[in-house]
Amino acid sequence: MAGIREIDKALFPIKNISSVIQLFKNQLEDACEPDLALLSIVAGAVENSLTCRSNAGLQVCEPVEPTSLPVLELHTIEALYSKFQTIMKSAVEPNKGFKSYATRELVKKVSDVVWNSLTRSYYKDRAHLQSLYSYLTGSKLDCFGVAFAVVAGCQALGYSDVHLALSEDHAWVVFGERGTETAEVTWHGKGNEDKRGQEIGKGVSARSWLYVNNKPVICTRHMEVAALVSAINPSLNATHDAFEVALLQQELLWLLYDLGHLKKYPMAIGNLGDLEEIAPKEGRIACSILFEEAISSARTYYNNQHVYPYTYQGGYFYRNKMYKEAFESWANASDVIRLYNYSRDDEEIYKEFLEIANELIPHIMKVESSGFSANTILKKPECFANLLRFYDGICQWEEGSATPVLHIGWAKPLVNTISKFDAEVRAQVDIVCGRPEDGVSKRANGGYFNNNNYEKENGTSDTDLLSSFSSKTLKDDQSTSNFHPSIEAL
Ligand SMILES: CC1(C)CN=C(N2CCN(c3ncnc4sc(CCF)cc34)CC2)S1
Repeated sequence: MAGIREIDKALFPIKNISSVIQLFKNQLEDACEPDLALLSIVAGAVENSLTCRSNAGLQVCEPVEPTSLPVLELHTIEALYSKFQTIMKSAVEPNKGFKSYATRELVKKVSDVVWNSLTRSYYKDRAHLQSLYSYLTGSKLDCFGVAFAVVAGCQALGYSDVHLALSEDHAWVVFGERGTETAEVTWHGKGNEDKRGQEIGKGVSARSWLYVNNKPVICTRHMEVAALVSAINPSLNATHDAFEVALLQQELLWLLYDLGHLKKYPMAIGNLGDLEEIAPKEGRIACSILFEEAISSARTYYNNQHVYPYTYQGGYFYRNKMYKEAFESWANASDVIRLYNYSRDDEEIYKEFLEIANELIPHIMKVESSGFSANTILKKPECFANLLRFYDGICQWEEGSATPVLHIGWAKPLVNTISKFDAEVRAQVDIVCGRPEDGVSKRANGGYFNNNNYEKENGTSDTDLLSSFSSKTLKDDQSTSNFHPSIEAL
Protein backbone atom coordinates (compact mmCIF):
# COMPACT_ATOMS: atom_id res chain seq x y z
CA MET A 1 0.00 0.00 0.00
CA ALA A 2 1.21 3.51 -0.85
CA GLY A 3 0.08 5.08 2.41
CA ILE A 4 -2.97 7.10 3.40
CA ARG A 5 -4.40 9.04 0.44
CA GLU A 6 -5.03 12.81 0.61
CA ILE A 7 -8.77 12.34 -0.08
CA ASP A 8 -8.97 10.19 3.07
CA LYS A 9 -6.73 12.44 5.17
CA ALA A 10 -9.16 15.28 4.37
CA LEU A 11 -11.86 13.55 6.46
CA PHE A 12 -9.85 14.03 9.65
CA PRO A 13 -10.26 14.93 12.45
CA ILE A 14 -13.15 12.45 12.52
CA LYS A 15 -15.93 13.62 14.88
CA ASN A 16 -19.00 11.62 13.81
CA ILE A 17 -20.20 8.40 12.28
CA SER A 18 -20.87 9.83 8.83
CA SER A 19 -17.18 10.72 8.45
CA VAL A 20 -16.27 7.09 9.20
CA ILE A 21 -18.88 5.96 6.65
CA GLN A 22 -17.39 8.37 4.09
CA LEU A 23 -13.91 6.96 4.67
CA PHE A 24 -15.16 3.42 4.05
CA LYS A 25 -17.11 4.65 1.00
CA ASN A 26 -13.96 6.29 -0.42
CA GLN A 27 -12.00 3.10 0.15
CA LEU A 28 -14.65 0.75 -1.20
CA GLU A 29 -15.65 2.77 -4.24
CA ASP A 30 -12.56 4.37 -5.65
CA ALA A 31 -9.48 2.97 -3.97
CA CYS A 32 -7.79 0.54 -6.36
CA GLU A 33 -8.21 -1.87 -3.51
CA PRO A 34 -9.42 -0.99 0.00
CA ASP A 35 -6.64 -0.54 2.54
CA LEU A 36 -7.35 -3.18 5.21
CA ALA A 37 -4.85 -1.76 7.70
CA LEU A 38 -6.28 1.77 7.52
CA LEU A 39 -9.90 0.63 7.86
CA SER A 40 -9.18 -1.83 10.68
CA ILE A 41 -7.22 0.79 12.65
CA VAL A 42 -10.01 3.37 12.27
CA ALA A 43 -12.83 0.94 13.09
CA GLY A 44 -10.87 -0.37 16.07
CA ALA A 45 -10.11 3.14 17.33
CA VAL A 46 -13.79 4.11 17.20
CA GLU A 47 -14.87 0.89 18.90
CA ASN A 48 -12.21 1.22 21.58
CA SER A 49 -13.06 4.84 22.36
CA LEU A 50 -16.74 4.00 22.90
CA THR A 51 -16.61 0.62 24.62
CA CYS A 52 -13.47 0.38 26.70
CA ARG A 53 -13.72 1.00 30.42
CA SER A 54 -11.45 4.07 30.42
CA ASN A 55 -13.84 6.59 28.87
CA ALA A 56 -17.00 4.52 28.46
CA GLY A 57 -18.35 6.08 31.66
CA LEU A 58 -17.86 9.51 30.14
CA GLN A 59 -20.01 8.56 27.13
CA VAL A 60 -22.82 7.11 29.18
CA CYS A 61 -23.28 10.08 31.49
CA GLU A 62 -22.81 12.87 28.92
CA PRO A 63 -25.81 13.38 26.59
CA VAL A 64 -24.21 13.18 23.15
CA GLU A 65 -25.52 13.39 19.58
CA PRO A 66 -26.36 9.85 18.47
CA THR A 67 -23.76 10.08 15.75
CA SER A 68 -21.01 12.01 17.54
CA LEU A 69 -17.74 10.28 18.42
CA PRO A 70 -14.70 11.10 20.51
CA VAL A 71 -12.47 13.05 18.11
CA LEU A 72 -10.14 10.85 16.04
CA GLU A 73 -7.00 12.81 15.06
CA LEU A 74 -5.10 12.09 11.85
CA HIS A 75 -1.75 11.93 13.63
CA THR A 76 -3.03 9.12 15.87
CA ILE A 77 -4.12 7.04 12.90
CA GLU A 78 -0.99 7.89 10.88
CA ALA A 79 1.28 6.81 13.75
CA LEU A 80 -0.43 3.43 14.07
CA TYR A 81 -0.57 2.95 10.30
CA SER A 82 3.17 3.56 9.86
CA LYS A 83 3.91 1.36 12.89
CA PHE A 84 2.15 -1.52 11.07
CA GLN A 85 4.05 -0.79 7.84
CA THR A 86 7.34 -0.80 9.75
CA ILE A 87 6.60 -4.04 11.61
CA MET A 88 5.84 -5.80 8.31
CA LYS A 89 8.55 -4.29 6.11
CA SER A 90 11.35 -4.70 8.62
CA ALA A 91 10.62 -8.41 8.95
CA VAL A 92 9.62 -9.39 5.42
CA GLU A 93 10.90 -8.48 1.96
CA PRO A 94 8.18 -6.35 0.22
CA ASN A 95 6.91 -7.53 -3.18
CA LYS A 96 8.14 -4.66 -5.33
CA GLY A 97 5.69 -3.88 -8.12
CA PHE A 98 3.24 -6.60 -7.10
CA LYS A 99 5.26 -8.90 -9.35
CA SER A 100 5.13 -12.27 -7.72
CA TYR A 101 2.69 -14.47 -5.87
CA ALA A 102 3.03 -15.26 -2.20
CA THR A 103 4.66 -18.51 -1.12
CA ARG A 104 3.89 -20.72 1.87
CA GLU A 105 7.15 -19.51 3.47
CA LEU A 106 6.13 -15.86 3.00
CA VAL A 107 2.68 -16.43 4.50
CA LYS A 108 4.19 -18.37 7.43
CA LYS A 109 6.73 -15.58 7.97
CA VAL A 110 4.01 -12.92 8.16
CA SER A 111 2.06 -15.14 10.54
CA ASP A 112 5.22 -15.51 12.68
CA VAL A 113 5.72 -11.72 12.78
CA VAL A 114 2.19 -11.24 14.12
CA TRP A 115 2.35 -14.29 16.37
CA ASN A 116 5.69 -13.37 18.00
CA SER A 117 4.65 -9.77 18.65
CA LEU A 118 1.58 -10.70 20.72
CA THR A 119 1.50 -10.34 24.51
CA ARG A 120 2.74 -13.56 26.12
CA SER A 121 -0.47 -14.49 27.86
CA TYR A 122 -3.88 -12.82 27.92
CA TYR A 123 -7.57 -13.81 27.91
CA LYS A 124 -8.01 -14.71 24.23
CA ASP A 125 -11.84 -14.65 24.19
CA ARG A 126 -12.12 -11.09 25.49
CA ALA A 127 -14.10 -8.61 23.38
CA HIS A 128 -12.45 -5.90 21.24
CA LEU A 129 -9.35 -7.92 20.33
CA GLN A 130 -10.18 -8.33 16.64
CA SER A 131 -8.72 -5.14 15.08
CA LEU A 132 -5.29 -3.82 14.12
CA TYR A 133 -5.96 -1.03 16.65
CA SER A 134 -5.91 -3.69 19.38
CA TYR A 135 -2.80 -5.28 17.84
CA LEU A 136 -0.86 -2.01 17.53
CA THR A 137 -1.84 -0.44 20.86
CA GLY A 138 -2.18 -3.53 23.09
CA SER A 139 -0.32 -6.33 21.26
CA LYS A 140 -3.44 -8.47 21.66
CA LEU A 141 -5.51 -10.24 19.00
CA ASP A 142 -8.18 -12.93 19.07
CA CYS A 143 -7.98 -15.87 16.71
CA PHE A 144 -9.87 -14.11 13.89
CA GLY A 145 -7.78 -10.98 14.46
CA VAL A 146 -4.52 -12.87 13.84
CA ALA A 147 -5.79 -14.19 10.51
CA PHE A 148 -7.02 -10.75 9.50
CA ALA A 149 -3.69 -9.16 10.50
CA VAL A 150 -1.82 -11.66 8.32
CA VAL A 151 -3.94 -10.76 5.28
CA ALA A 152 -3.55 -7.01 6.01
CA GLY A 153 0.20 -7.54 6.42
CA CYS A 154 0.46 -9.33 3.08
CA GLN A 155 -1.47 -6.50 1.45
CA ALA A 156 0.93 -3.97 2.98
CA LEU A 157 3.82 -6.02 1.54
CA GLY A 158 2.27 -5.96 -1.94
CA TYR A 159 0.92 -9.54 -2.16
CA SER A 160 -2.56 -9.10 -3.62
CA ASP A 161 -3.10 -12.85 -3.97
CA VAL A 162 -3.31 -13.53 -0.21
CA HIS A 163 -6.96 -13.62 0.91
CA LEU A 164 -8.98 -14.47 3.99
CA ALA A 165 -10.87 -17.79 4.05
CA LEU A 166 -13.70 -18.11 6.58
CA SER A 167 -15.63 -21.05 7.94
CA GLU A 168 -18.34 -20.59 10.58
CA ASP A 169 -15.81 -20.88 13.42
CA HIS A 170 -12.32 -20.55 11.94
CA ALA A 171 -10.22 -18.41 9.60
CA TRP A 172 -7.24 -19.15 7.41
CA VAL A 173 -5.69 -17.84 4.13
CA VAL A 174 -5.62 -18.77 0.46
CA PHE A 175 -2.83 -17.66 -1.88
CA GLY A 176 -0.86 -18.48 -5.06
CA GLU A 177 -1.38 -18.06 -8.81
CA ARG A 178 -4.80 -19.75 -8.81
CA GLY A 179 -5.65 -18.83 -5.21
CA THR A 180 -5.91 -22.53 -4.42
CA GLU A 181 -3.03 -22.82 -1.94
CA THR A 182 -4.25 -22.81 1.70
CA ALA A 183 -2.46 -22.19 4.98
CA GLU A 184 -3.34 -22.10 8.66
CA VAL A 185 -2.16 -18.78 10.15
CA THR A 186 -3.83 -18.69 13.55
CA TRP A 187 -4.95 -20.99 16.35
CA HIS A 188 -8.36 -22.53 16.93
CA GLY A 189 -10.15 -23.28 20.19
CA LYS A 190 -8.63 -23.99 23.58
CA GLY A 191 -5.59 -26.13 24.27
CA ASN A 192 -5.18 -27.19 20.64
CA GLU A 193 -1.67 -27.06 19.20
CA ASP A 194 -1.75 -24.48 16.40
CA LYS A 195 -1.22 -25.82 12.87
CA ARG A 196 0.21 -22.59 11.42
CA GLY A 197 1.84 -23.02 8.02
CA GLN A 198 0.06 -26.30 7.27
CA GLU A 199 -2.43 -26.87 4.49
CA ILE A 200 -6.09 -26.91 5.48
CA GLY A 201 -7.55 -30.19 6.72
CA LYS A 202 -6.95 -33.11 4.45
CA GLY A 203 -7.56 -35.73 7.11
CA VAL A 204 -10.51 -36.35 9.38
CA SER A 205 -10.79 -32.61 10.07
CA ALA A 206 -11.94 -32.23 6.45
CA ARG A 207 -15.24 -33.89 7.41
CA SER A 208 -15.71 -31.69 10.49
CA TRP A 209 -18.07 -28.74 10.51
CA LEU A 210 -15.06 -26.55 11.37
CA TYR A 211 -13.89 -26.68 7.75
CA VAL A 212 -17.42 -26.66 6.26
CA ASN A 213 -16.67 -29.54 3.90
CA ASN A 214 -14.28 -27.33 1.95
CA LYS A 215 -16.95 -24.70 1.29
CA PRO A 216 -15.46 -21.70 3.12
CA VAL A 217 -16.14 -18.06 2.32
CA ILE A 218 -13.18 -17.02 0.15
CA CYS A 219 -12.91 -13.24 0.53
CA THR A 220 -12.11 -10.56 -1.99
CA ARG A 221 -10.54 -7.38 -0.58
CA HIS A 222 -14.04 -5.89 -0.34
CA MET A 223 -15.32 -8.98 1.51
CA GLU A 224 -12.33 -8.67 3.88
CA VAL A 225 -13.68 -5.21 4.69
CA ALA A 226 -17.06 -6.89 5.31
CA ALA A 227 -15.32 -9.32 7.68
CA LEU A 228 -13.69 -6.51 9.69
CA VAL A 229 -17.03 -4.69 9.84
CA SER A 230 -18.80 -7.89 10.94
CA ALA A 231 -16.17 -8.31 13.62
CA ILE A 232 -16.91 -4.86 15.09
CA ASN A 233 -18.13 -5.59 18.61
CA PRO A 234 -20.50 -2.97 20.10
CA SER A 235 -20.72 -4.63 23.53
CA LEU A 236 -20.04 -2.34 26.46
CA ASN A 237 -20.61 -5.15 28.98
CA ALA A 238 -22.62 -8.36 29.29
CA THR A 239 -25.95 -6.52 29.02
CA HIS A 240 -25.38 -3.28 27.10
CA ASP A 241 -24.15 -2.25 23.65
CA ALA A 242 -22.65 1.13 22.78
CA PHE A 243 -25.41 2.33 20.45
CA GLU A 244 -23.05 4.50 18.35
CA VAL A 245 -20.87 1.48 17.62
CA ALA A 246 -23.89 -0.68 16.77
CA LEU A 247 -25.21 2.13 14.54
CA LEU A 248 -21.83 2.45 12.79
CA GLN A 249 -21.68 -1.31 12.20
CA GLN A 250 -25.23 -1.33 10.83
CA GLU A 251 -24.55 1.60 8.47
CA LEU A 252 -21.31 0.03 7.22
CA LEU A 253 -23.01 -3.32 6.62
CA TRP A 254 -25.75 -1.57 4.58
CA LEU A 255 -23.02 0.22 2.57
CA LEU A 256 -21.36 -3.14 1.84
CA TYR A 257 -24.76 -4.71 1.11
CA ASP A 258 -25.69 -1.98 -1.40
CA LEU A 259 -22.30 -2.40 -3.13
CA GLY A 260 -22.97 -6.16 -3.46
CA HIS A 261 -20.15 -7.30 -1.20
CA LEU A 262 -22.35 -9.37 1.12
CA LYS A 263 -23.84 -11.56 -1.66
CA LYS A 264 -21.51 -14.46 -0.90
CA TYR A 265 -21.18 -13.84 2.85
CA PRO A 266 -24.15 -15.41 4.70
CA MET A 267 -22.93 -14.60 8.22
CA ALA A 268 -22.51 -10.90 7.42
CA ILE A 269 -26.08 -10.80 6.06
CA GLY A 270 -27.19 -12.54 9.26
CA ASN A 271 -25.30 -9.99 11.38
CA LEU A 272 -27.12 -7.21 9.53
CA GLY A 273 -30.42 -9.03 10.14
CA ASP A 274 -29.72 -9.14 13.90
CA LEU A 275 -28.96 -5.40 13.94
CA GLU A 276 -32.09 -4.63 11.89
CA GLU A 277 -34.26 -6.65 14.26
CA ILE A 278 -33.07 -4.45 17.13
CA ALA A 279 -33.20 -1.11 15.26
CA PRO A 280 -35.03 -1.36 11.91
CA LYS A 281 -33.95 1.29 9.35
CA GLU A 282 -36.60 3.34 7.55
CA GLY A 283 -37.11 2.18 3.97
CA ARG A 284 -34.97 -0.93 4.29
CA ILE A 285 -36.07 -4.54 3.77
CA ALA A 286 -37.29 -6.39 6.86
CA CYS A 287 -34.82 -8.40 8.93
CA SER A 288 -36.81 -11.57 8.11
CA ILE A 289 -35.93 -11.03 4.45
CA LEU A 290 -32.26 -10.65 5.35
CA PHE A 291 -32.31 -13.99 7.18
CA GLU A 292 -33.89 -15.57 4.08
CA GLU A 293 -31.21 -13.97 1.88
CA ALA A 294 -28.47 -15.40 4.10
CA ILE A 295 -29.99 -18.86 3.67
CA SER A 296 -30.26 -18.56 -0.10
CA SER A 297 -26.67 -17.28 -0.27
CA ALA A 298 -25.50 -20.39 1.61
CA ARG A 299 -27.61 -22.63 -0.62
CA THR A 300 -26.40 -20.93 -3.80
CA TYR A 301 -22.67 -20.51 -3.11
CA TYR A 302 -21.82 -23.04 -0.40
CA ASN A 303 -23.88 -26.08 -1.36
CA ASN A 304 -26.09 -25.57 1.72
CA GLN A 305 -23.29 -26.75 4.02
CA HIS A 306 -23.43 -23.84 6.48
CA VAL A 307 -25.49 -24.11 9.68
CA TYR A 308 -25.58 -20.54 11.00
CA PRO A 309 -27.97 -19.08 8.38
CA TYR A 310 -30.68 -21.40 9.75
CA THR A 311 -29.86 -20.65 13.39
CA TYR A 312 -29.91 -16.90 12.66
CA GLN A 313 -33.42 -17.40 11.26
CA GLY A 314 -34.50 -19.83 13.98
CA GLY A 315 -33.36 -17.43 16.68
CA TYR A 316 -35.38 -14.63 15.07
CA PHE A 317 -38.51 -16.78 14.93
CA TYR A 318 -37.99 -17.90 18.54
CA ARG A 319 -37.57 -14.35 19.86
CA ASN A 320 -40.76 -13.38 18.01
CA LYS A 321 -42.76 -16.36 19.31
CA MET A 322 -43.08 -17.87 15.82
CA TYR A 323 -42.49 -21.37 17.16
CA LYS A 324 -43.76 -23.39 14.19
CA GLU A 325 -41.37 -21.50 11.93
CA ALA A 326 -38.52 -21.85 14.42
CA PHE A 327 -38.92 -25.65 14.38
CA GLU A 328 -38.61 -25.62 10.60
CA SER A 329 -35.45 -23.48 10.66
CA TRP A 330 -33.84 -25.68 13.31
CA ALA A 331 -34.78 -28.84 11.37
CA ASN A 332 -33.13 -27.28 8.31
CA ALA A 333 -30.03 -26.53 10.41
CA SER A 334 -30.04 -30.15 11.49
CA ASP A 335 -30.26 -31.30 7.87
CA VAL A 336 -26.94 -29.51 7.35
CA ILE A 337 -25.10 -30.91 10.37
CA ARG A 338 -26.14 -34.49 9.63
CA LEU A 339 -23.72 -34.35 6.66
CA TYR A 340 -20.75 -33.97 8.95
CA ASN A 341 -18.82 -36.15 11.33
CA TYR A 342 -18.61 -34.62 14.79
CA SER A 343 -15.05 -33.84 15.83
CA ARG A 344 -13.60 -32.24 18.94
CA ASP A 345 -13.03 -29.02 16.97
CA ASP A 346 -16.79 -28.62 16.57
CA GLU A 347 -17.62 -27.50 20.14
CA GLU A 348 -19.17 -24.21 19.01
CA ILE A 349 -21.85 -25.80 16.85
CA TYR A 350 -22.37 -28.55 19.45
CA LYS A 351 -23.19 -25.85 22.02
CA GLU A 352 -25.56 -24.26 19.50
CA PHE A 353 -27.55 -27.46 19.00
CA LEU A 354 -27.42 -28.25 22.72
CA GLU A 355 -28.96 -24.87 23.58
CA ILE A 356 -31.70 -25.33 20.97
CA ALA A 357 -32.53 -28.89 22.11
CA ASN A 358 -32.18 -28.45 25.85
CA GLU A 359 -33.14 -24.82 26.46
CA LEU A 360 -35.10 -23.25 23.61
CA ILE A 361 -37.33 -26.18 22.62
CA PRO A 362 -38.18 -27.10 26.25
CA HIS A 363 -39.09 -23.44 26.87
CA ILE A 364 -41.41 -23.51 23.86
CA MET A 365 -43.03 -26.74 25.07
CA LYS A 366 -43.57 -25.26 28.53
CA VAL A 367 -45.21 -22.13 27.12
CA GLU A 368 -47.30 -24.07 24.59
CA SER A 369 -48.60 -26.61 27.09
CA SER A 370 -49.56 -23.97 29.64
CA GLY A 371 -53.03 -24.35 28.13
CA PHE A 372 -53.49 -20.72 27.11
CA SER A 373 -52.24 -21.08 23.55
CA ALA A 374 -55.32 -21.32 21.33
CA ASN A 375 -53.45 -22.15 18.17
CA THR A 376 -51.00 -24.48 19.91
CA ILE A 377 -48.24 -26.13 17.97
CA LEU A 378 -48.98 -29.30 19.94
CA LYS A 379 -51.86 -29.93 17.55
CA LYS A 380 -49.75 -29.42 14.42
CA PRO A 381 -48.28 -32.57 12.79
CA GLU A 382 -45.75 -30.53 10.81
CA CYS A 383 -44.30 -29.24 14.06
CA PHE A 384 -43.91 -32.78 15.32
CA ALA A 385 -42.40 -33.78 11.97
CA ASN A 386 -39.87 -30.93 12.05
CA LEU A 387 -38.95 -31.79 15.64
CA LEU A 388 -38.20 -35.37 14.61
CA ARG A 389 -36.19 -34.14 11.63
CA PHE A 390 -34.24 -31.90 14.04
CA TYR A 391 -33.44 -34.72 16.45
CA ASP A 392 -32.71 -37.20 13.68
CA GLY A 393 -30.17 -34.86 12.10
CA ILE A 394 -28.26 -34.74 15.37
CA CYS A 395 -28.42 -38.53 15.60
CA GLN A 396 -27.05 -38.85 12.09
CA TRP A 397 -24.34 -36.31 12.89
CA GLU A 398 -23.16 -38.70 15.57
CA GLU A 399 -23.24 -41.73 13.31
CA GLY A 400 -19.82 -42.48 11.88
CA SER A 401 -18.16 -39.92 14.16
CA ALA A 402 -15.21 -40.73 16.37
CA THR A 403 -16.66 -38.53 19.12
CA PRO A 404 -20.16 -39.13 20.55
CA VAL A 405 -22.67 -36.29 20.48
CA LEU A 406 -25.66 -37.46 22.49
CA HIS A 407 -25.73 -38.37 26.16
CA ILE A 408 -28.40 -38.87 28.79
CA GLY A 409 -28.68 -35.10 29.23
CA TRP A 410 -30.15 -34.92 25.71
CA ALA A 411 -32.63 -37.79 26.14
CA LYS A 412 -34.71 -36.34 28.99
CA PRO A 413 -35.70 -33.07 27.24
CA LEU A 414 -36.16 -35.02 24.01
CA VAL A 415 -38.59 -37.53 25.56
CA ASN A 416 -40.31 -34.71 27.43
CA THR A 417 -40.80 -32.79 24.20
CA ILE A 418 -42.03 -35.68 22.07
CA SER A 419 -44.47 -36.86 24.70
CA LYS A 420 -46.26 -33.49 24.59
CA PHE A 421 -47.77 -34.44 21.22
CA ASP A 422 -50.90 -36.58 21.41
CA ALA A 423 -51.18 -39.88 19.58
CA GLU A 424 -53.72 -38.57 17.05
CA VAL A 425 -51.35 -35.75 16.13
CA ARG A 426 -48.40 -38.09 15.79
CA ALA A 427 -50.47 -40.48 13.70
CA GLN A 428 -51.04 -37.78 11.08
CA VAL A 429 -47.39 -37.86 10.22
CA ASP A 430 -45.95 -40.81 8.35
CA ILE A 431 -42.45 -42.06 7.95
CA VAL A 432 -41.26 -43.48 4.73
CA CYS A 433 -38.26 -45.66 5.20
CA GLY A 434 -36.12 -45.98 2.10
CA ARG A 435 -35.47 -43.62 -0.77
CA PRO A 436 -38.41 -42.77 -3.04
CA GLU A 437 -37.17 -42.44 -6.59
CA ASP A 438 -38.42 -38.90 -7.16
CA GLY A 439 -36.46 -37.61 -4.19
CA VAL A 440 -39.48 -35.74 -2.91
CA SER A 441 -42.33 -37.57 -1.27
CA LYS A 442 -45.80 -36.16 -0.82
CA ARG A 443 -47.12 -36.52 2.69
CA ALA A 444 -50.60 -37.33 3.95
CA ASN A 445 -50.68 -33.99 5.69
CA GLY A 446 -49.89 -32.17 2.48
CA GLY A 447 -46.34 -31.30 3.48
CA TYR A 448 -43.33 -31.98 1.34
CA PHE A 449 -40.16 -33.30 2.86
CA ASN A 450 -37.14 -33.50 0.69
CA ASN A 451 -35.60 -36.88 0.87
CA ASN A 452 -32.13 -35.59 0.52
CA ASN A 453 -29.73 -38.37 0.13
CA TYR A 454 -26.87 -37.82 2.44
CA GLU A 455 -23.67 -39.12 0.99
CA LYS A 456 -21.40 -38.86 3.95
CA GLU A 457 -17.82 -38.43 3.00
CA ASN A 458 -17.26 -42.04 4.03
CA GLY A 459 -19.23 -43.21 1.02
CA THR A 460 -22.18 -44.84 2.72
CA SER A 461 -25.46 -43.11 2.13
CA ASP A 462 -28.28 -42.97 4.57
CA THR A 463 -31.65 -41.98 3.38
CA ASP A 464 -32.91 -39.35 5.53
CA LEU A 465 -35.78 -40.16 7.59
CA LEU A 466 -38.52 -38.55 7.74
CA SER A 467 -41.20 -37.29 9.27
CA SER A 468 -42.92 -39.83 10.94
CA PHE A 469 -43.88 -41.27 14.06
CA SER A 470 -46.97 -43.39 14.00
CA SER A 471 -48.54 -44.31 17.29
CA LYS A 472 -48.30 -47.90 16.23
CA THR A 473 -45.03 -49.49 15.25
CA LEU A 474 -43.24 -48.22 12.19
CA LYS A 475 -45.45 -48.64 9.14
CA ASP A 476 -43.35 -51.17 7.45
CA ASP A 477 -41.86 -53.03 10.33
CA GLN A 478 -39.66 -55.12 8.08
CA SER A 479 -37.76 -51.99 7.14
CA THR A 480 -34.67 -51.02 8.97
CA SER A 481 -35.56 -47.79 10.66
CA ASN A 482 -33.38 -44.81 10.08
CA PHE A 483 -33.94 -43.68 13.62
CA HIS A 484 -31.16 -43.47 16.12
CA PRO A 485 -31.67 -46.34 18.60
CA SER A 486 -32.52 -43.87 21.35
CA ILE A 487 -35.53 -42.56 19.40
CA GLU A 488 -36.54 -46.02 18.24
CA ALA A 489 -36.94 -47.13 21.81
CA LEU A 490 -39.42 -44.41 22.75
C1 LIG B 1 -26.85 -17.52 14.78
C2 LIG B 1 -25.60 -17.12 15.55
C3 LIG B 1 -25.50 -17.89 16.86
C4 LIG B 1 -25.61 -15.62 15.83
N1 LIG B 1 -24.30 -15.11 15.59
C5 LIG B 1 -23.46 -15.84 14.95
N2 LIG B 1 -22.23 -15.50 14.58
C6 LIG B 1 -21.76 -14.17 14.82
C7 LIG B 1 -20.87 -13.70 13.77
N3 LIG B 1 -19.94 -14.66 13.25
C8 LIG B 1 -19.20 -14.29 12.17
N4 LIG B 1 -19.68 -13.24 11.47
C9 LIG B 1 -19.03 -12.84 10.36
N5 LIG B 1 -17.91 -13.43 9.91
C10 LIG B 1 -17.41 -14.45 10.61
S1 LIG B 1 -15.99 -15.38 10.28
C11 LIG B 1 -16.18 -16.37 11.64
C12 LIG B 1 -15.22 -17.46 11.94
C13 LIG B 1 -14.01 -16.91 12.67
F1 LIG B 1 -13.28 -16.21 11.81
C14 LIG B 1 -17.28 -16.02 12.34
C15 LIG B 1 -18.00 -14.94 11.76
C16 LIG B 1 -20.00 -16.02 13.77
C17 LIG B 1 -21.39 -16.47 13.89
S2 LIG B 1 -24.15 -17.38 14.59
